[in-house]
Amino acid sequence: MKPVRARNLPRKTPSKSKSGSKDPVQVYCRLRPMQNESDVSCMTITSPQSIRVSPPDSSTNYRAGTAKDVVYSFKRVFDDSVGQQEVFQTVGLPLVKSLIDGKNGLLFAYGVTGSGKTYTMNGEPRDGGIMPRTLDVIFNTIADYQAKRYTFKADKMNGFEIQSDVDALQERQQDILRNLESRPLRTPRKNSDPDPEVILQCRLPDATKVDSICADSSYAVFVTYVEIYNNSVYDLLEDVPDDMLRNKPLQMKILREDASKNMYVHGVTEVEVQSPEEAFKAFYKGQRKKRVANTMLNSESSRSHSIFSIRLVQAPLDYHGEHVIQDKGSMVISQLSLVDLAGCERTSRTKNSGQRLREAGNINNSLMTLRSCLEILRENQLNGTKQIVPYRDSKLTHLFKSYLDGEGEVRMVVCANPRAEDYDETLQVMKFAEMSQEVQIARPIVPVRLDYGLTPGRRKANQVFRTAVRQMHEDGINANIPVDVDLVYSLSTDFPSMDILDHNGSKVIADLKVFLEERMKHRAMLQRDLLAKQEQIRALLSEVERENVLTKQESSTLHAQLEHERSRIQSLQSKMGSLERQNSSLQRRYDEQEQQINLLQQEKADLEMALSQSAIDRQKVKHRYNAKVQMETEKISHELEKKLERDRQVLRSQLRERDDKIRRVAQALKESAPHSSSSSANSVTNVTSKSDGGTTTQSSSALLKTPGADSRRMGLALRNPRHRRSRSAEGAGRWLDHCPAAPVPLGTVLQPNMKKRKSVTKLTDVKDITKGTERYCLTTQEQDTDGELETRLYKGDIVPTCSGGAQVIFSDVELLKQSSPTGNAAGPVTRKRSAQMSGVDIAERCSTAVEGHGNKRPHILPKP
Ligand SMILES: Nc1ncnc2c1ncn2[C@@H]1O[C@H](COP(=O)(O)OP(=O)(O)OP(=O)(O)O)[C@@H](O)[C@H]1O
Repeated sequence: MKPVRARNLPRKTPSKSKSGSKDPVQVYCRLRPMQNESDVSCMTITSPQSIRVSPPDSSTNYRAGTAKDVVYSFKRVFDDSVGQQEVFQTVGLPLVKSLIDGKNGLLFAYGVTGSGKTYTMNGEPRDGGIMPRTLDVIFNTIADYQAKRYTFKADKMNGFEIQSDVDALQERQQDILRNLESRPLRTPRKNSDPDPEVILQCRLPDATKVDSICADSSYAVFVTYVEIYNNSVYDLLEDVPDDMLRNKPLQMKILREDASKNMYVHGVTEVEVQSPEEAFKAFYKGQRKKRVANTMLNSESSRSHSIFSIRLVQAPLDYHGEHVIQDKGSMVISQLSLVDLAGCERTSRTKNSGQRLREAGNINNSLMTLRSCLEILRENQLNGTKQIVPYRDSKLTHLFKSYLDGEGEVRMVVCANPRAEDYDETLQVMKFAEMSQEVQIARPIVPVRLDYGLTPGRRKANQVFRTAVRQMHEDGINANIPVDVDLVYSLSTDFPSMDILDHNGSKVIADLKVFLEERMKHRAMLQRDLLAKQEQIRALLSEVERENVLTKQESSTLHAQLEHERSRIQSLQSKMGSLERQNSSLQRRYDEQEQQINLLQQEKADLEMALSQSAIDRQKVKHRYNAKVQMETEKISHELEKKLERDRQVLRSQLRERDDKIRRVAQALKESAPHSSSSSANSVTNVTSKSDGGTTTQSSSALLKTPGADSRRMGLALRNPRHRRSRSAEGAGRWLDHCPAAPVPLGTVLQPNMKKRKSVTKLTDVKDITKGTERYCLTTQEQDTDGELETRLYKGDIVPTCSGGAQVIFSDVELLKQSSPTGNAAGPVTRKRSAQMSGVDIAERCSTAVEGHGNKRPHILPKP
């Protein structure tokens, strides 16, 4: 598809200022720092605008005797301490502002070789000069308003065309394909050349931004980089294969004049850049081809004039605020050329020869031409003469003819090395620079932007609208909303072509008439629409006003409610305060009580511990006591048994003696008195018969009488009423008789005497011992070592305890026991009285009783 060519429109094309207002070339002077401490300076800054140059002894003037101090004045003089940022803000930034406003500008650095021109223009990676900062500011400013790549396309005639979106897209795709298919042609890098990637990584961008941007236009930036070497123009951005560049130098370019009488390099490569980095890459690509040489005065001396041009193309957006209006006439193109001139040098100092000498000659020639052009221009302007300005004598002046002779803002930075050795050249430079300030250049034309009757701010409105539609899409709302902005944003379509083709222009007039009638109708329609919209807005406003009144009423009601609520909150807060105080005092009391409880609990725990300790002690004492009692009991019983055994022995021997005596007495009686023997025999017989009959007779009762004088005399104790009851069981109080379930009947005279008693076989109920009983008797029956039945009565006092129980303190052990008068030899236990037992045996056996009395020591009662 062919690019859209703009039709001729009834518009003001940029032309020379009618008023003829001009501005002088603005010249700034910058001193570079001295290299060596031993260097002598020949320059002194006398004010921010003036500098004094004093001739050193070595200078030609001094030798010629014409030496005198000369003071030069400039727009501003920068001393060697002024940094790149300040130089840019003063010199470069106004040119960038003009560029964005659509005005042309030219800045060139001029000075002796090694005076800091390249440093001022390009700077260093971390401290950029005017050129990188210019690019930074441009892109900072147009960042949000950049046109898509290939929207504008250079037409090779120093102009631009606007491509349709489709064409631009197609070119972008082709571009991508080209990049994929072939490796970009790389220009070989010299060892001394810095790596652009490294420089880009370490560079510090300038953050300055210009405000005067038109938000409803799209912008595109194009750069060209050319050098003028030996009075020939070369395109430094031309794509040349590596090997070709080594064998064959760059092609020379010719200068041409476009339709607007602007000079341009024909066929120059103009690169569209969309970021400062892209622009730097292009610059460094060209920089590698730039002719630089090591000379006596500068290790990297520029052997050519280099011109880095930035063209800014801007065009308004359509009524939707989205696409560039496809009208070439609406474009505004502005250009800023940054020129790093080669340094002027005296061959006597540089000691150049051969190629370097030829280069130097060409450099000096072109600079001389620049000087003479400006001088003649100045003279023409001052004296009104019309001398021909020799622009064509040098490519440099020829290229800038459109600035010097046309319009634009021209500025110059004169770089100077203040050391005495440079004095002679510096003086020439200063003279020229000061003279240049008197050259007047036509003020740059303010570009006329076509009035399409479009609403300002439409790009923003469109962006907001699109964002809203996108958001609605995301929210699932059908966002097919037509954008009816025609009536709002546009008066009508473009004007018809006004090229007058016939002699009276009737066709044009007729077309224009139709167009204007249409436009008037359109305007009338717009006015009607406007009125309708005004009505709508009025109605809307009255509605809003009504709502406003209602809202105010509501607001006052809410205010009253709010006040009421506030007072309620205050009273509640005061109540809450008093409650909190009460609460805190209660809390204090509670804490105190809790402390007391803790103390009491502690005391209780101590007491309980003491109690349990004493219980343990009591238990121990009891155990010890019981063990001692047991031991004593065993000891005593052992002793008693031993004694009993001895007594038995004694008794047996006594019995034997007595039996012998009786036998002898009986024998004697038998022999001496048969009556007495028969009565005596009767008496024995009676006893026997009585025993057999089980009844007690009168005669036998005599034998069983209470021991009296007879029985004592005879040593018999058959029945002693004093021994019928155990005296130890006597006493006041009620007894608790704890006896076995089925006791063996004692059948003895020795029975415990318990008048009041309560008998139990098992102690299961504690009340048995705690209620109504004062004394306790435990009866046990077991066999002794001889197999005899042995009845033991353990007696004690019941003592109530503090815990509501009772304890028994044993105080008496009574042992009731029968033993056979014949001893163990008589056979197994025989508790039955033998019928054949004689009265003497009975008396002997019953005379022995064992009793246990107080002090827990049982003892044997002596035979009465
Ligand atoms: N203001 C400055 N501050 C620090 N260094 C500077 C300054 N001006 C120049 N220099 C240094 O001086 C040296 C020469 O500067 P530069 O190459 O810019 O000179 P030039 O005028 O471009 O020379 P030529 O005409 O030979 O190309 C460089 O190393 C540069 O870094």
